[in-house]
Parts: sequence; C-alpha cells; structure tokens
Amino acid sequence: MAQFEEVSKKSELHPKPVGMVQQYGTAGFRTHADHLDHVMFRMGLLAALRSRNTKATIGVMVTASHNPEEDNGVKLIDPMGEMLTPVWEVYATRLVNAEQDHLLTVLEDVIEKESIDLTQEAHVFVGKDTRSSSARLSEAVLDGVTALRGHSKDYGLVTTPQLHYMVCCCNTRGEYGQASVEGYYRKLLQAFAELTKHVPNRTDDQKCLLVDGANGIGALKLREMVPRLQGELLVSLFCDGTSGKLNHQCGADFVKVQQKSPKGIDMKAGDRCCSFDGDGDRIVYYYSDAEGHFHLLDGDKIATLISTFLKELLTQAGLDLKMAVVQTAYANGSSTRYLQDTMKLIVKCTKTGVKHLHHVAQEFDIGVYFEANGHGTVLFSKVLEEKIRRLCKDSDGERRRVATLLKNSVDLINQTVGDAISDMLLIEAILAIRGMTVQQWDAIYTDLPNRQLKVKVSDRRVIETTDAERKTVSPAGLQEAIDGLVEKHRQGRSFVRPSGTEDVVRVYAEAETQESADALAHEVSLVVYRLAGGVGGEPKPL
Ligand SMILES: CC(=O)N[C@H]1[C@@H](OP(=O)(O)O)O[C@H](CO)[C@@H](O)[C@@H]1O
Ligand SMILES: [Mg+2]
Repeated sequence: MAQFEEVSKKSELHPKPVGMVQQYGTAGFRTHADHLDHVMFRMGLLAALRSRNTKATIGVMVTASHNPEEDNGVKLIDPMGEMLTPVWEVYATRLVNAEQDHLLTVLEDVIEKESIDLTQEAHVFVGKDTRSSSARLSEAVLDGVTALRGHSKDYGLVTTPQLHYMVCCCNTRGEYGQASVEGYYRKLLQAFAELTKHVPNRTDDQKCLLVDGANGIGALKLREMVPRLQGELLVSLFCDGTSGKLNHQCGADFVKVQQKSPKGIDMKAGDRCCSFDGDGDRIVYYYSDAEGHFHLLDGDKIATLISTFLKELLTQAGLDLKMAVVQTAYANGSSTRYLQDTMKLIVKCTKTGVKHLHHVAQEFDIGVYFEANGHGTVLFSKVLEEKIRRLCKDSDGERRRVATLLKNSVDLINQTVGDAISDMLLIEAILAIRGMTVQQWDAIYTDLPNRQLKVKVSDRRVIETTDAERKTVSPAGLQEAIDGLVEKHRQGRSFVRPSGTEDVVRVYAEAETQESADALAHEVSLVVYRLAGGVGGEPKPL
C-alpha cells in the first residue's frame, strides 16, 4: 500500500538505534532527549491509527514534565482528553521497540487487531513544552502523522492540560469549550470572575499570590492570563523562564520532595506561594511562618479544601449526591482520617498514577482526586452537571446563588486532567469566597511527619504489591519485616513499591514525629536492600 511505502521511506529519517528498548510507563515515554527521535515519529504513526480507531481527534504532547531540561518524553491523549487506554500502551511499546525492518509488521499487526480502516480520516493535535529539544521532536511526531496521511494541528507551546482541553473540546464539538488557547483563557477567566465578583472587602494583601513557574510553559501561559484577571488576583511571577533553567531548584516536584521553597522566589513570612511543574499539570502551595518554618500545602491539602467547599455547596443546594475523594498510598494519613472521620466523605485509594485515580473518580457524581505531589482535578457526572444547570435556571434566592457558584466551579475546573492554572484559580476563588488565609487552610488538619526515600536494587520488578500498593506480596518476608518495624513507631505507616518512572524502589514512612518517620524510613530501606537485592552501599541513616 502507498501509505506503507511512505512510512518506510520516512522512518529511515527517524532511525531507531539497534537494540534500544523503551517502555510506555506511568507518564508515556520519558528519557534523554537524544534517544527519542524514532519514538516521536512512531507515536505520530500510532496517534494516526488511534484516531481512525476511535473516529476522533487524538492528542500528542511532547514533554518530560518535572524531569531535567535534558530529558524529554511523549504522552498520547484519548478522545475525551483522558490518558491513552492501557491496551494501546502495549501497542505503543511494541511499535517503539520494533527494529527498523520490523516496523511495518508491527504496524500491520495493530491495524489487523483493531480492524482499522485506513481509508478513514485521521486527526491529531500536537503540543510541546519549552525544552530546547521539543521543537525538533514535535516535528518528528508531525512527520509520523503525515506518513500515515493523517491531518495534524500543531498547537506549538501549550501546557499539557491545555492540550487535553483542546482534544476534549474538539471531540465534544465545542460543548466543553472552544478548542484554542484563547478559548481556554476565556472559559477559565470568565468562571473565575463570576466566582469572585461578589466577594466583599478583600484587601490587596489577600489578593497577592507568588507563583513559581518552574521556568517552564506554565509561566508563559500564566503571564498571558494575568493582565486579564482584572485585579481580582495579583500575581507575582517568579522562575518565569527568562533566565533560570527549567525545573532547576524550582517547580512543584522540587518543593514537594525537598520540602523547601524554590530558589529565586522572593517570599516574606506569611506570603501565599505556589509552584507549577515543568508542563503545568501539577501545583503545590506553601508559606513560611514568622519563625521561618516552611509549611507545605500539597495535593492532600488541596483535595481537602476543594472537597470541603464543594460538599458545603451541595448541601446548601439540597443536592444529595455521591461524592468521593480519591488518593494514593502517598496521601498523608492525617488527610485520610480527616476526610473520612470529620468530613464523612467516601475515600478511595488507588495505585500511583493519575490514570488510576481518574478512573475511580469517574464512578461518583463528584470525584475529587489528587496525588500528594499536587497532580489532580475534580470530575462531575453528566447527571450532576445537568441538575446544577437546571437549578441555576429554576431556583431563586440563596439556592440560585449556591447553584451558580457550583456551575462556575464546574466551568473553572479542567476535568480532563490535573491543571496547575485551573487548580490555582479554583483554590484562589475558594480562599476568597470563604475569607480564608493560607494559614487557616493549613490548620484544617496537621500532616503527620513523613519521609520518602529511594533504594537501588538490581531488579525492582522483584517487588510485587497488592492492596493499592500498600502491601508487598514478594519477595517473601518483606511485608512481615515492614509490619514488625511499623509496630515500633507511634502512628507509624510505611510501604514500598517499585517506581514506574525511575529505576528505584520508593520507600514511604510516616509517624508521630519527624525523627520517628526518618528512622522508620531508614529501617524499611534496609530490609528492602537486604531482601530485594540492593546494589551499592547499604542505605545510611538520614
Ligand atoms: C511518589 C510519586 O510522586 N510518584 C510519581 C511518579 O511515579 P513513580 O511511579 O512513583 O515513579 O511519577 C508519576 C508520573 O508523573 C506520578 O503520577 C507519581 O505520583
Ligand atoms: Mg507534569
């Protein structure tokens, strides 16, 4: 077939280094930018097939998120703006690892398995982050789409959630919004303005927010929005990419893992601050108190603030609906207890990785999901959205006011995926409406001190987990050893799992005091090292 000749010819321009193997992981393919040209071309091919398979527009985002600037990566976006479905992750891995002379065979195999009609039209949206390698790598994606005679639209520099939004807008024929960056701005800005317009007596101090843009795409996009916030939010943008390096000593991942403020932010005691990650899909908040202590408000605190706000509105609106908060094992034990025992909310725990949380959140009328690292959003069922819309029209007085707040919250939230800009505007609106300071928000519950460590082992796959990764089933004896150690620490909890993005085993521990959490994390690291084939020197105490 003529299309295959074209693929054959074009693929010679994007040759795969012989023997190189890569895996479609938690966040797509991700590695040093020098090893990705063939991956990008082939993901362009796969996106064109996926588009024909779903009869919808598919997205391809070139980014390595919070990784160093030298890395890059690629993720595919399915029709409703969600992550690529798992069966196709397997195809992606096979296609990327096929040696040059085997590429067509693998391609044909996917076409046959999914009964893809090549005469169908294919449409692919492509976006990229600000990495120096992203321009040439997104060209390779476009080459792949064209080789299979797909139509492509290059959105250029966009945040990951913006591209998810575009795909959803396009496939809902504009019902979700207009598929352009301008359409995205307009939808969010209008919802934010509506939410904040009746908030009385806010001082400039309360409106001030310091933002660390991780020297990435999130900073560029936020800068375009700031002048249009009509003074309802006074943003000071730091790490805006004009001089610093992407993610270097800044950004949401740095702040969460190091538990300290980013380099280059000029914060005074009490200032409300937040950090985006490198592709604008994560956010964490923080402030430092008068004694200079750093306070982090991570994904768990964000989930608590948002779910408390929405639950109150639902009650006031007289809507009795099923609402849940979805977390992973990394959620701080205090947050889980607060949500369950005080807020009386359903709390679910899933495996790490946003696609798992998203999936479970879809089962409820309102599903609030956040990873502790700040990646998350809220999903609303169609039934609920319809009820809210009707209530806005048919009710009056207080009930109408509350329904309108709900409607504008729905519009402000990017339901396709976690979105730093959208989450930030929602959090700012909630704090304004409730007249709450960052300190009051922080005081809703007190985090248990915790520690995350990494252990290097020769093959991390020897660790198998169950119960949403909270327990191990192999190697033999490991779980019993962890249980024995946890027992010795007041309010102790610990688990280990192989990372899906790095060649390490992650260890998490929390306990009543920081010393205790640190000691537990170290003790567990040692048993992992001993029972799961540790390499290099034994883990040292902190
Ligand atoms: C503890 C932690 O933060 N893990 C991160 C990290 O996954 P690992 O499988 O733990 O490497 O990267 C994922 C993709 O960005 C993110 O979804 C997840 O939350
Ligand atoms: Mg990210």
